[in-house]
Amino acid sequence: MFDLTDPVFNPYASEEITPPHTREWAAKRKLARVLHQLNELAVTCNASVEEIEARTADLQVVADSLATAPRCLGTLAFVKTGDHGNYGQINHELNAVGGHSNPLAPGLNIWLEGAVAHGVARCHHAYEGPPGFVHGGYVAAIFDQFLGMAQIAGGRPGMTGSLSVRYLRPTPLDTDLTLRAEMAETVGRKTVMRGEMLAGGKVTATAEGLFIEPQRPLQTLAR
Ligand SMILES: CCCCCCCCCCCCCCCC(=O)SCCNC(=O)CCNC(=O)[C@H](O)C(C)(C)COP(=O)(O)OP(=O)(O)OC[C@H]1O[C@@H](n2cnc3c(N)ncnc32)[C@H](O)[C@@H]1OP(=O)(O)O
Repeated sequence: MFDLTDPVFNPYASEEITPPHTREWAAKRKLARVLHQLNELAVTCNASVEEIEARTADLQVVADSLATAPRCLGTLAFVKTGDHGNYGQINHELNAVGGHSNPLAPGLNIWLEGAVAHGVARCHHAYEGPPGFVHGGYVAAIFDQFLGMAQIAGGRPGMTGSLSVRYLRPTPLDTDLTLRAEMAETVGRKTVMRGEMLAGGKVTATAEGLFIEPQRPLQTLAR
């Protein structure tokens, strides 16, 4: 069972973003921040073609250099080395939606207070769908991750079986989005979570997710 009160195992115990637990993750968070900024600049900058070509060549040198280093393909590969932390810590860094060391992650901070999950997300212009607003697929991805973490408090964490999002009004870019979720129902291996997303105090979307504990418990991933 996950010990949700253990800040070492559970990096989601506090509203504060848990600091990186090693120098490696501190360095990777810095790398991710630069790349996250570059993602935004790639879709917003209006520099000259010459400037863009020159900077792209610079970046290619950096990418080619990093590509020569050893690699771990996926969170479990990092867990297995024994040198990078436990699964909870590594997921906290690498997760596709909320990972602090993942430049693709829009920026989602989650904390759990008992059975209630809280969160703050913020999407820059690389996540644009309708003009000026967040792409609906990213709204769904944020809910998937957010409800998925919230259901851990139920003690039988599962994978998303289904996710339904109701888009009530467009979700703005570059705005703090607050999230809240609670368990609605749990029957055997199935847990239903419900949550909402707000911008400026107004609900922009609600979601319901069904999470199913697989035959082989997810907890075994953490060991
Ligand atoms: C604290 C720090 C620690 C960190 C540590 C974190 C650890 C963990 C956190 C996880 C946080 C995840 C946050 C991201 C969430 C994703 O993004 S997960 C990725 C997206 N989801 C997937 O890829 C899931 C793919 N599907 C599967 O693997 C399997 O179909 C499932 C969902 C595990 C179910 O497989 P199964 O266990 O073999 O299920 P099965 O026995 O056939 O059915 C069980 C029951 O569920 C029903 N069911 C099965 N599938 C479905 C479905 N899709 N829809 C509706 N009902 C279904 C069945 O009808 C059955 O119902 P009953 O007959 O019991 O009434």
